[in-house]
Amino acid sequence: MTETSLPPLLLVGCGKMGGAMLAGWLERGLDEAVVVEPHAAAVAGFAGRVTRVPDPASIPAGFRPGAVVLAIKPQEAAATLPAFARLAGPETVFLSIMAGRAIGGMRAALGGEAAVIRAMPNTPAAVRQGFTVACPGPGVTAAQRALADRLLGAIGEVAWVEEEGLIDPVTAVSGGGPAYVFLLAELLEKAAVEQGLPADLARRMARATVAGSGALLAASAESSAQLRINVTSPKGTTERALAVLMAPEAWPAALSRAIAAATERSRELAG
Ligand SMILES: NC(=O)C1=CN([C@@H]2O[C@H](COP(=O)(O)OP(=O)(O)OC[C@H]3O[C@@H](n4cnc5c(N)ncnc54)[C@H](O)[C@@H]3O)[C@@H](O)[C@H]2O)C=CC1
Ligand SMILES: O=C(O)[C@@H]1CCC=N1
Repeated sequence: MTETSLPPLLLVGCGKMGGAMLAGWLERGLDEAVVVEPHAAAVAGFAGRVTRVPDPASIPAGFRPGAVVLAIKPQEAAATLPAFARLAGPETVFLSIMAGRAIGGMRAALGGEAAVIRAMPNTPAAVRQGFTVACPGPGVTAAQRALADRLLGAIGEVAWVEEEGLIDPVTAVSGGGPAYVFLLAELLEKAAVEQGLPADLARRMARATVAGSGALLAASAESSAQLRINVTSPKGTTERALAVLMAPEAWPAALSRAIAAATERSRELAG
């Protein structure tokens, strides 16, 4: 394995997020993956490129993954994790993307000594434009951390925190963030139709406006506030719209409440 190649992976759960990461890793040249996924349909899009097994007992004997990516629902962790304890060892790091599941509980379920990294990615990983924040658990070696960094870096940007509690607000902001942006596209489309635009034009406009603004944000050195100001002509149309959206009780308060609620839910999921 070279410095930049990806290690053999075991993906546990190939749903929306596990599938998005797998798509990004395959695009980046991952050449060996076993996927534990009870629903064959979830892996249909990756046929011929990965090996699917329905349960941990069916993992090919001798398969030694560099990383085991835990992408099942948090509520399934307690029942599912103990079957993977036999894979724990210096050659293997567990990378959990489950919202709320704490490192201590996962280590206990994996036999007590497993190297566990808790990470929070987001679905733009499917097009290798994700953002993941990761936190290493006790006993994670520099090599295991470097391997996780390489894996996560293959599907977007990566940041590391040493304090596990920070993953809860990260989950609220960047983990769920794409949903808020997609909601904006939905609402923009609906409002366009309300103003008399044809439905297909409204849909194209809303998608292209959100996608184009994201691309400009990514490419620009200017702050997001300055990019907003650049659109807002004095006494013009945008100013009228922003007076509605930026009223203290409107978007500023709603988004603060939304992020606080999601952060709290992430803490609750820790059990
Ligand atoms: N959807 C998202 O945008 C994000 C999700 N996450 C986390 O990723 C995890 C998965 O979320 P989603 O992909 O949205 O859910 P999902 O429901 O789409 O995927 C879960 C998958 O796990 C499979 N599964 C169920 N039991 C299993 C078992 N015992 N062994 C192996 N596979 C099993 C299911 O068939 C399903 O395909 C959750 O813990 C969530 O908190 C994290 C960041 C973002
Ligand atoms: O909604 C959830 O619980 C997961 C975590 C962040 C995005 N999806």
